[in-house]
Amino acid sequence: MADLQLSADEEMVERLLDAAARGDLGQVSSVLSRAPSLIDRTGSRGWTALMFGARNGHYDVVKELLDRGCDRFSVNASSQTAYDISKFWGHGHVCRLLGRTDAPGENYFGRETLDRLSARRTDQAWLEARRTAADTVYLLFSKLSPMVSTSCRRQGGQPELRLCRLGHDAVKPLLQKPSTVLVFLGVERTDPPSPSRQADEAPRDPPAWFAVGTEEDADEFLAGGGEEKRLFPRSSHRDLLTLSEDEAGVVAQARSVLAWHSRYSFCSTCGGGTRLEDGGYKRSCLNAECPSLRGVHNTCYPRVDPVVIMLVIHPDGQQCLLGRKKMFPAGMFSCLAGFVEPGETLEEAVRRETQEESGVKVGRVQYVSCQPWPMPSSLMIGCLAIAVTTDIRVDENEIEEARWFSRQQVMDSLLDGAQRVLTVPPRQTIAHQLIKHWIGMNANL
Ligand SMILES: NC(=O)c1ccc[n+]([C@@H]2O[C@H](COP(=O)([O-])OP(=O)(O)OC[C@H]3O[C@@H](n4cnc5c(N)ncnc54)[C@H](O)[C@@H]3O)[C@@H](O)[C@H]2O)c1
Ligand SMILES: [Mg+2]
Ligand SMILES: [Mg+2]
Ligand SMILES: [Mg+2]
Ligand SMILES: [Zn+2]
Repeated sequence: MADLQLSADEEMVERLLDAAARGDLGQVSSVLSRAPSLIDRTGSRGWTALMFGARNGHYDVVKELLDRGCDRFSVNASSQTAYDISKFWGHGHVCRLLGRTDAPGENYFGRETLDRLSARRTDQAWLEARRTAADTVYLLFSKLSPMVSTSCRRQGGQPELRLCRLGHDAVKPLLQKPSTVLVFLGVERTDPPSPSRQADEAPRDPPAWFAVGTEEDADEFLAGGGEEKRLFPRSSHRDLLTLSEDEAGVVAQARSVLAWHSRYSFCSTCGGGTRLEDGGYKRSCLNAECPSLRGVHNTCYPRVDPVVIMLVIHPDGQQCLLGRKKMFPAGMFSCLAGFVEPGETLEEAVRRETQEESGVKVGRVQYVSCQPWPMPSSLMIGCLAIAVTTDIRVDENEIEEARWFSRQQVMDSLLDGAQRVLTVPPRQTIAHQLIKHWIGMNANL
């Protein structure tokens, strides 16, 4: 009986994959209406219905599968997502559909959903009006942790955290405390005005967003959530990686600026007190004699720390260099990385950090993409680097082990259920995306 059931299931999967490959929307919908759990099932070489639809540019089928909640990130035996496949075959319309959460060059923490409107930061009257407007959104951070709720669950996965959006009334008492920090994040991006709008209608400002930061526990806010469970995640590194792509971008912006405020309360030129200006994007010294008040001083502005992160490719093109720090979970290897130093180009920082950490010398360096990393304010600059030597000698202060891994070993690490000699960091890290980029450069369909 069980065997019969299994083969009936398998037959349905075959029918689904075949219909997706042919672009038969009716058949895809009919199979999934009867057996929704088959949506992410795979056929030969790990291909899902989404991948077959994407391979042949079937927009309607891809849309239907996405609407029904399929996993757009799953990879086939060549470690390609449906997006990689549609990009390879030149189906731009399908790429755009799939690219919403996996666009080329876009990394987690990198999405800008707000227009920062930096010119408004000095407009006190405008800021004041936006602060009290009914549609204004406040994000609350306690000790740099955003207040989130866990009301819904991602399909078959871990709980999804969502940012709690508060109104002015809720945060008003907190805003009156002198130690609270308020940062203007921007306004929601809007579509162009519709042609039906009356010419005499005044254009309305889109909703503004602010971040409110406190060093207090702020636990009194956790009670007001009704059905949903509210919390300030304390292991922020891990928990921040479970936000949606849209919310991760705004958290990266807010958390880095708030982290700067929490660590730079005093003027670093004269040690005097400071005052917040420019919607939370500047701290000016209160000492009228301070040199920081004359000319341009980067001490007054939030900091961004550039970090190069590189996937070093073996001269044979078929292996890459990955290292592990002692603090990594067992078996995990990642790209080498390091802070850019003053007066250094990105290429030189890649060469220096690679040689310091692994002893390997690097020649050509190619930029791939970057990622804001708000722990607290790094900008990860992702590169591919071609090695000119292969002997490894690790800097044991920083790296426990570094090894050359073959393309197949790396591909297996990206596949569910494959035998693995290593694990790579999660998809939200640019390290993961660089590794996938290298695998995808040799499309093996
Ligand atoms: N998103 C990702 O995929 C990813 C992957 C790897 C590393 N990272 C991040 O990159 C950052 C840098 O990597 P690393 O630790 O290998 O760098 P690294 O190799 O330069 O070594 C770190 C050391 O550099 C010194 N340092 C120099 N400038 C610093 C600065 N501005 N801030 C802090 N320390 C500074 C400190 O002594 C620190 O211990 C880390 O904070 C890490 O969180 C992110
Ligand atoms: Mg390093
Ligand atoms: Mg280093
Ligand atoms: Mg360094
Ligand atoms: Zn000063």
